[in-house]
Amino acid sequence: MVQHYSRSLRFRFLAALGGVLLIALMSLVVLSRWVIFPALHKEERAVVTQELKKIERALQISQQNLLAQARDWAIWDDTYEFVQGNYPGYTDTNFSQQMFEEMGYQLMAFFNAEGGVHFLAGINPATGRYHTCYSTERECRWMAGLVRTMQASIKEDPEQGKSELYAGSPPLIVASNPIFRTDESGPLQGWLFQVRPMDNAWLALIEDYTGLETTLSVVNSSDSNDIAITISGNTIFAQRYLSTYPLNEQLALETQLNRTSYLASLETFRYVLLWTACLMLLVIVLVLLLLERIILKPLKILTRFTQQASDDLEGAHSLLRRGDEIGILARAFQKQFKRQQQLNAELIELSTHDPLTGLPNRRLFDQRLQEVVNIALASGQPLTVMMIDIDHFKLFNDHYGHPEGDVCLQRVAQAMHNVASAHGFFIARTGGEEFSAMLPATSATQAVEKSQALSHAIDQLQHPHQVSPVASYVTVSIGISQLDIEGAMTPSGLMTTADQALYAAKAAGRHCVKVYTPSLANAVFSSHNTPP
Ligand SMILES: Nc1nc2c(ncn2[C@@H]2O[C@H](COP(=O)(O)OP(=O)(O)OP(=O)(O)O)[C@@H](O)[C@H]2O)c(=O)[nH]1
Repeated sequence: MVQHYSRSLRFRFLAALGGVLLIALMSLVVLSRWVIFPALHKEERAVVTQELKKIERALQISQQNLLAQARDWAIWDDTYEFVQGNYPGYTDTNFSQQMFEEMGYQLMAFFNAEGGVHFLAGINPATGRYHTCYSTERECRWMAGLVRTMQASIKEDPEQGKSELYAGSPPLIVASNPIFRTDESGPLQGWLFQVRPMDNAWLALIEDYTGLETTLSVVNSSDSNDIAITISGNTIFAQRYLSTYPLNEQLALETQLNRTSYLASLETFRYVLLWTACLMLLVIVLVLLLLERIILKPLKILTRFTQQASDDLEGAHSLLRRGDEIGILARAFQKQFKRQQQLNAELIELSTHDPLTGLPNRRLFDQRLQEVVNIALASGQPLTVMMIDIDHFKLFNDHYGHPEGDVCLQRVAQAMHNVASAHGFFIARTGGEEFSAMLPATSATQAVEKSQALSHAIDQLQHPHQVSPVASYVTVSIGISQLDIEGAMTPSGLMTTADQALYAAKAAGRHCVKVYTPSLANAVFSSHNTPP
C-alpha cells in the first residue's frame, strides 16, 4: 500500500513540489541571512555614519567660527596696540562678562611676542564668575593649566592660525591666531587664544542644528580614528574619536539613533517573508487541488475505463468528450479497444468456424458438446448427437473436380444450417464431408425426425451426383446416438456410438438414418431407411 502510494503521481508530484518549496524556503533563508540582513545592517550603518558626520560638520563649523572670531580680534589694530601696552582702555571697552556669555567664550588669552601672558579674561567654569588678570595668579589660577598648554603650542608652532580641541571637563574648542596689524603687516606682537567650552549649552546648539542627541566624553588615547558602532536593543550608538591637543587623550563624539527605520524594514521584510511562504503553500495546495481535479481524477476514470473498457462507466462519456490529452488518450484507447474487440471476434470466428461453409468447426462443436453433456447429465434431460456424411463424396470430387466439391459442401452446409436453425439445434462441420449436430433435450426418436428433415432438405437441393450408386443427386447418411444409453456417458463415447450408427447407415446402403443401439456394436442394425 505504502509502496503503491509512493509510486503514485500524487505522491511524486507532492514530493517534487515539496522539494521545490524546501529549496525556495532555503533560498529565502540564505538570501535573508547572507544578503538582505547584511544589506539592511549596512544601510543602517550608512545612515548612522551619515548622521554622525552631520555632527562632525557642525563641530567643524563651530571651530571655523571661533577661529574666524579669534582672527578678527587678533588682526585688529586696537589689539595690536593693546599687546604693545599702548591701549590701556582696551580691556574695559571690549571685555565684559556679558560679552563672554553672549559669545559663549570661556577664555581669551593674549600673549606677548615672547610668549608671556599679556592679558587673560574668562569665566571660571567651576564658579561661573568672570575674571580678568595679567597672570595666572589668584582668581585666574584656574586658567594656569590651559595657559601652559597654549604656551607649549606657541613654542611648537608659532604660526598658529588654527583651531584645536582640548580635552577637559567640559572639552574645549581653542582657536588661536598671531597678532598682527589689520593689514597683517608685522612685526608679530603676540598671540591670541580664544576658548569656547563644549558644554551642555554648546551640545544643545549642536542638537538644535543637527536634530541629533550628542554627547562628548574624554577617553584614553585610542589608535582608532574609525567610527565605532554598537547596538543595544532598539538603539544604535555611533562614536567618532577626535584627536585633542596635546594628543595624549581623545574625545569621543557620540550620538544615538533609534532603530525604528531598520526595525520597520526588518518587520516589513519578515512580513513579506511570511506572506511569501504562506503564498507558496497556498499555491502548492491549489496546484495539488487542480492536479487532483484536472489530471488525477480523469486519470483514475481513464484507468477504470481501460480496465473495464465500458462506455457505461460513470464519467466515461465526459472523459471521451474532453479536448485535452486525457480525452485524446481515452478516445485512442476506445478506438484501439474496439479494434481489438473486432480482431478478437474475427479470431474467435476463425478459430471456431469453418472458412469454407461458415459452420462451427470441430473445436467449437467439442467445446459445446462437453457443456451440453454436463448439463444433460446434471439435469437428466436427454441429449442426442447426429453424424452426417455425404455419400460417395470421393466419387463426386473425382468426377466434378475439387472446386465443385467445395460448392457442393457449401450448399449442403447451408441447407443443413437452415434446418438446424428452424429446429433449434446446433450443427458443425467436423470433418471433410462430415457434419455433426447436437440436440439438447431431444430423444433419439425425436432426433430421427430432425435427421429426416435434414436428409430431406439435402435431397431437395437435387445437387447432381451422376456417379453416385445411391441416387443421381447428392445424398447423406446419418448416425444418431443418445446420451445415457449404455456406453455413451461421455462426449467421446457419444460421438463414437454416433459414428457406429453412421457406419451402420453406410453399411445399410447409405442415404438413410441409423440410431445407435447396443446391438449395433455387433453389427445388428435397426434401420430407419429414408426413401432413395
Ligand atoms: N472438395 C472437397 N473435398 C473434400 C474436402 N474435404 C474432404 N474431401 C473429400 O471427401 C472425400 C471423402 O472420401 P471418403 O472418406 O472415401 O468417403 P466417400 O467417398 O464419401 O465414401 P462414403 O463416405 O463411404 O460414402 C475425399 O475424396 C476427400 O478428398 C473439401 O474440403 N473439399
